[in-house]
Amino acid sequence: MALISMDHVNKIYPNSTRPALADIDLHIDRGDFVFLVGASGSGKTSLLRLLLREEEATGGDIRVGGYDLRRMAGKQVPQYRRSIGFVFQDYKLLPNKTVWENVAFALEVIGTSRSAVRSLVPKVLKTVGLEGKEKKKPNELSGGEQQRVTIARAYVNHPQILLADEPTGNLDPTTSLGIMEVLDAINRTGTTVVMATHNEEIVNSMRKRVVELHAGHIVRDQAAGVYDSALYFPDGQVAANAHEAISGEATSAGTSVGRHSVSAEQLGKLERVDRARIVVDQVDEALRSGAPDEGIARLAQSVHAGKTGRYGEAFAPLEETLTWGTGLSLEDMEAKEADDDGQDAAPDEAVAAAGAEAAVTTGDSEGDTSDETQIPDSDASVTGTPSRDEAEPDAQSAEAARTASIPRPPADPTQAMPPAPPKPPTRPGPPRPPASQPSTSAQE
Ligand SMILES: Nc1ncnc2c1ncn2[C@@H]1O[C@H](COP(=O)(O)OP(=O)(O)OP(=O)(O)O)[C@@H](O)[C@H]1O
Repeated sequence: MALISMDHVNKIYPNSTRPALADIDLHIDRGDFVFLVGASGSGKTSLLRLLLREEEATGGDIRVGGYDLRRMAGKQVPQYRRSIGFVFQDYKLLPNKTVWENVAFALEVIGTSRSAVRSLVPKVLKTVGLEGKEKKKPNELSGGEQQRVTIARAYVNHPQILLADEPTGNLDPTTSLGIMEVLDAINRTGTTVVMATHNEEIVNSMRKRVVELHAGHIVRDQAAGVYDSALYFPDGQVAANAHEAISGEATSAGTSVGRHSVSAEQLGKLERVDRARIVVDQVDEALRSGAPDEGIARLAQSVHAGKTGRYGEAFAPLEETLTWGTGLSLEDMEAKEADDDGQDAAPDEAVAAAGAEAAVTTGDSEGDTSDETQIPDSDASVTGTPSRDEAEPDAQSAEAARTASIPRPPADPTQAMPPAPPKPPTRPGPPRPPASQPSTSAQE
């Protein structure tokens, strides 16, 4: 049975004649990742608010997990909502609490012991890349960092379902990539994710299920879908893209989280806090293990089209894309290579002039430039996209240290993404899927 079932659901707001949602039939299985797309006012937020039981349907049935939302007593609602993680734009962080306190609060309201809070909060903050920011208040954080706190807060309890309304709204593409990495990793632990978005690049890269709303109706429900609807936005290119996406190799949404997978039965027997701890570890591992995830790799490639990774020549193994977005533009790389060549040339001249001592210098210089942790900040800060190095020196150095500690696999040409083509001036089609990689359905 589907985890989320909506049958013939209508929603008409008071003082409104036109339904915001009309005859919605939607069934979402455990572990699914669903994008809700559609023009402004099409009903995406309304649908999410019905699922959160923030609004009540005017007609139809909504069942989420074991709950029948239409028959739920008011006093049950808070408990129900605690089983759902949500990242909504108007659910702001508590402004007078620090990052740590905001996340801890989500645990405290469900009665988690102080010692469990003390052990869980740093883990979840590390997972979302916020180490070193624990004592900051929300107004001292960038938009992307605030969004990461919101996500940390939303999943620290291991919700079965995570609802996200435009979680990348107002964020630059590279920061959005970081947010998507976390949401995707959460999904790979078995959490069902339903995300409303206007972000075409994310939807086209991730190739998850796409449900499109139009004037309150579901007009498309597409597995491994794309952003555009050929039906409602007829355009030859869009139709071709959709056709390519549908006929292309659809990939499974989930991959197992590997070594630390825990069966649903095992999870069920554990205390809530222990479950949360395991899931936080799973998300952490999913983010750091480099387990192949084509959607995120494609998104990283798309976001960095025309750029090379911070640590490598082109986006290839997944762990090298986990940079919270910083990339070097091709121009920067060329300039850097020219610089390196210049450094190479100078000692050559010196060799001619002064003998073998300079040859040693040449070798050292090359060694330095190939060391991923040695790229000076100034290189990354001239990327042409908003640099996180300027805004988040702490996070960047933590990231560099973390990445440096990840053992890097030997170069494997079968896993490498091809170098990103330059972005076409017109609307890009969905990138072709890379060679299929092993994946299994997420289990909970
Ligand atoms: N609280 C409300 N009271 C009355 N009408 C509302 C309310 N909330 C939403 N609506 C209306 O319901 C329709 C759907 O709105 P909704 O916010 O769900 O759309 P959306 O697809 O999420 O839009 P956007 O992409 O701009 O966020 C719109 O016509 C909107 O004006």
